[in-house]
Amino acid sequence: MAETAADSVISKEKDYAPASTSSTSEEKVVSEIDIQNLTIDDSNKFLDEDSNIKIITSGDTPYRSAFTFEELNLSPPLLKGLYVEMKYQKPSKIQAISLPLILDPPYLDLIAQAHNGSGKTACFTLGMLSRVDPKLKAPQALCCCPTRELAIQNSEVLRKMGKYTGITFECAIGGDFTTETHIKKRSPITAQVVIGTPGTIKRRMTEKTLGLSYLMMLVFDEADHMLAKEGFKDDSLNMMKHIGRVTSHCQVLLFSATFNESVKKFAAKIVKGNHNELFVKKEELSLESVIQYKVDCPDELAKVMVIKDQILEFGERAVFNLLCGDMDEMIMSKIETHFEMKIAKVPDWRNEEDFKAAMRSAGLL
Ligand SMILES: Nc1ncnc2c1ncn2[C@@H]1O[C@H](COP(=O)(O)OP(=O)(O)OP(=O)(O)O)[C@@H](O)[C@H]1O
Repeated sequence: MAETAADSVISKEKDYAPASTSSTSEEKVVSEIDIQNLTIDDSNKFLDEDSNIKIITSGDTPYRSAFTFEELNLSPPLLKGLYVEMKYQKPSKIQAISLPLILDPPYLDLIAQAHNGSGKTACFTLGMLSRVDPKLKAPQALCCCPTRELAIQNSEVLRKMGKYTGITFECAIGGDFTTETHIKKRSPITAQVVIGTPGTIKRRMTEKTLGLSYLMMLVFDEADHMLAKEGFKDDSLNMMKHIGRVTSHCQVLLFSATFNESVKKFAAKIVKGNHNELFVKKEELSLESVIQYKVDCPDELAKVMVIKDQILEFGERAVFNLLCGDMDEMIMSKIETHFEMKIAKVPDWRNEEDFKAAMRSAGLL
């Protein structure tokens, strides 16, 4: 989420309410979109005037929305994971639109943009869990994330959602700072879903310890970072090249909250010609289960206080990486003393050595 030092947006989960219920928060602006009435025009491109959801389907994609998870033909163990572990009742709007595009043959590539908190993670996690064959003990789905934190977070969602499916996963993030995410560097990955960061995934591909023969789905989360020149464009292309050499049947899913024009053009180039696209205007498709508040914070200290008092107050287990490259040392130490918390200062948080050193110095590693 793009944030300035002065703004902080807090998302807080509440019990999921069906999409048709009205907003419970004054701050929340949810415009109701009647997906059922969306129609497809001759050119397979349509934009609902009110909703600003733009869906471009390829010629052979019949457009449909799923209003229940049952309509998606998910396996009973997967449905159990959704209802019992995730406590979801029905697909969010982005899920209702994108899941049929992902799960229906001929499994076309998809570029999907929807804002943070709209339920994108569940879209591709469900996609991976649904398409993987639990009997085939080999990597079948790969999810690339720009940061370790995101890879760990996505693995946790997959673990919970897939709890009853028996589908195995591995978090390939390099390093070994937690036992859960430890990678056996030399032994081939046998997990059916692999979620990781570009450096490690690329290394595993080059080492040939990540088999690609059965790969049927490649997901780029935060695809804008994954494809940006100043992000992981080269790594992403390299990974796609590796995969392209082994299989031509790998469905590519690009999910992001933002796509700037050049990344969007590049994304359209790297997916196969016949693909689907889904773009949602920023304010649309809010999940009813997430309330967003915007809090004006005059300075860094105020921001931390908001996090401490407003978020930790809810008693949720949360890990904060304060990416405070510019934060004044004195303010940092004041915050540490005042709140009895450890802050890791990471000069370049994508750099493994910097990250480890900062974690070590904060006593977190
Ligand atoms: N169908 C659903 N019913 C209820 N809650 C849901 C549903 N789908 C997702 N959620 C919950 O809503 C929250 C936001 O979902 P998710 O993380 O998938 O959104 P996102 O678009 O990936 O956000 P971000 O871009 O910030 O990662 C999560 O707590 C998730 O568990």
